[in-house]
Amino acid sequence: MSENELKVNYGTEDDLPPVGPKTALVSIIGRPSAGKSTFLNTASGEKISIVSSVPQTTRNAIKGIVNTSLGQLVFVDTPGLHQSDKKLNLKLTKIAQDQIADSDVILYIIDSTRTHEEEECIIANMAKPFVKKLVIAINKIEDPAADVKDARDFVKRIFADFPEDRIIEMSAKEDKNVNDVLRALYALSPEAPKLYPEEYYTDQEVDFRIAEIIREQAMNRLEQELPHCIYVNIDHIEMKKANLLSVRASICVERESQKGIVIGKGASKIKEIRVESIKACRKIFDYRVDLDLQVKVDKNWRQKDFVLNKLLK
Ligand SMILES: Nc1nc2c(ncn2[C@@H]2O[C@H](COP(=O)(O)OP(=O)(O)OP(=O)(O)O)[C@@H](O)[C@H]2O)c(=O)[nH]1
Repeated sequence: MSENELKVNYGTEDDLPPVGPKTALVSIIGRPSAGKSTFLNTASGEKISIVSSVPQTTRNAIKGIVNTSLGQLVFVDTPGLHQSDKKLNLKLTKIAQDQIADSDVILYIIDSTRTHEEEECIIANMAKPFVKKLVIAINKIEDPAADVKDARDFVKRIFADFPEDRIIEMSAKEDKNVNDVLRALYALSPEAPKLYPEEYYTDQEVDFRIAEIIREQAMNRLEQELPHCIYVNIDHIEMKKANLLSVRASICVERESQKGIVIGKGASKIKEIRVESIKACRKIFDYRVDLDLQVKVDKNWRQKDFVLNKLLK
């Protein structure tokens, strides 16, 4: 039986306690690149958030929904938490803090392949007041660079006497123990009716999802030259027929000199981004997406409040 089948049938095994349907809003916290988006994607079996090797790709609170026989978990993926004076990072941190306080359960993902210095402590301390609603997942355990003992020692140092059954070693990438993490989250979830109909797996707006797909495709090709210097704006979106969505979008860069990098020789790069974005949309939507893609300059967008507010809506 595959892990996904397990998830669907999860809760039917004999050893599970007899409980009513549970529903929880779950915040995912962790350092940039800890594997929060990967966990979300694996747990929901759908591509709901972008995954990239460039840190801090999650700028919005993206919800993914996992339905099982035990109930419904609504995941809120928090942005990377940073100690920085930059406007963007300050906004991201505020969003993350509010989410943590408001959620029923918190999932704190620790990257076992990295050492746990200051940034990790800031995040752990943010979760500390909420220890009763906390599950800790030590991620990337299949990686040869993983040091699980070091991660466990860190947990012990910060959260004295933290219950053992709420520390789970997992590989979000290889879907190892992801079910155990779900199990621990359900154990802390209140009994409540579902928040969303079962057929929903995300409540993200279509335009936001398309912008994220384009940004992922662009970042996959440009991360060496332009890490963090782009955002994607959906200029126009319209359902042309029952099965055709027409989208006009712009990849926005900060400087004129960066435009050429995105466009590429003979427009090769922008064409590639467009074609791959269309392919990625096809996997997610049950209608075709027609994409008109341009590159624009928006000077210093990261310091502009109106752009940030739009991205962080
Ligand atoms: N080896 C290994 N790599 C993983 C695992 N989970 C995630 N990764 C990789 O770690 C990188 C970051 O993963 P993300 O899921 O984007 O991390 P994130 O925490 O959402 O990152 P931000 O959006 O920056 O906060 C990607 O290259 C993933 O493929 C895992 O279980 N094992």
